[in-house]
Amino acid sequence: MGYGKVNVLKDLNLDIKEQSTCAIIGPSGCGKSTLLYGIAGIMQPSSGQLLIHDQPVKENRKETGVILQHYGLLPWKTVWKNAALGLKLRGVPKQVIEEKVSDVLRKLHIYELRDKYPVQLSGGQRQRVAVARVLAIEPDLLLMDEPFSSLDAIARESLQDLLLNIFNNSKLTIVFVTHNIEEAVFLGQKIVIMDQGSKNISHVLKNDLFGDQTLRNKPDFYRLCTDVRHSLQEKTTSL
Ligand SMILES: Nc1ncnc2c1ncn2[C@@H]1O[C@H](COP(=O)(O)OP(=O)(O)OP(=O)(O)O)[C@@H](O)[C@H]1O
Repeated sequence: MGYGKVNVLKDLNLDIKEQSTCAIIGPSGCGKSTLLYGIAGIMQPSSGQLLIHDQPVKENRKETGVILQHYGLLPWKTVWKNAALGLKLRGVPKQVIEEKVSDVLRKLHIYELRDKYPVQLSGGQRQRVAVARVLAIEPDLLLMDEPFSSLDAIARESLQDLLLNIFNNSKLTIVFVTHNIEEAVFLGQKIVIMDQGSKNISHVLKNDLFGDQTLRNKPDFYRLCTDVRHSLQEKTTSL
């Protein structure tokens, strides 16, 4: 998969289990977003196949929810209207939209912000609106490209907690790209480490610690972070 004649990913083989989470981490420019675009159906592989439920991925798969790097909120629409957008585009009846949007805004603790515009919100609140918009469509697959990268450490951890909570309470598969090792270890049941040189995956770690809301307070968490760091450094220093 790549751009024009330039291949960014080559001979890549990855299996993601339904109702699991998968973190994709690697150096800048190694092709993490490209892989996510492929899973979203935004880009097509030049050879090989990308399958969801054994079907080739299509761009308009309506059960896939995508949050790209800059949230994609419409500045001229309120929180409510932004959150309702995905449902509206799918032609969902007004009454159902009312119910689903209220429900998801409450779940994400932003119901009281429903009449505000994106410019009036903090980064963390904006990100919650982006998450609300995607969750409102009840996706079976949630794809996120560096979802919390612009947030400070506290807001980031609070959204990570929220996402873990959402995952634990819904039948959802989550695949996300991150630069942050702690985020990959806290939220990734599978941690995929990509490498620029080979245009491929260098390591896949199974995260047995996944799912524990108190994980950040435990030494094992930092041990796994160190393992991920070593795997990343191994490739960088061998270049
Ligand atoms: N539209 C494009 N046209 C041509 N090349 C592109 C395009 N988008 C990305 N690339 C190239 O493809 C490679 C992979 O890009 P990609 O955005 O997937 O990397 P990434 O790992 O997500 O990077 P980052 O961590 O910096 O976001 C890079 O070398 C990049 O320059």
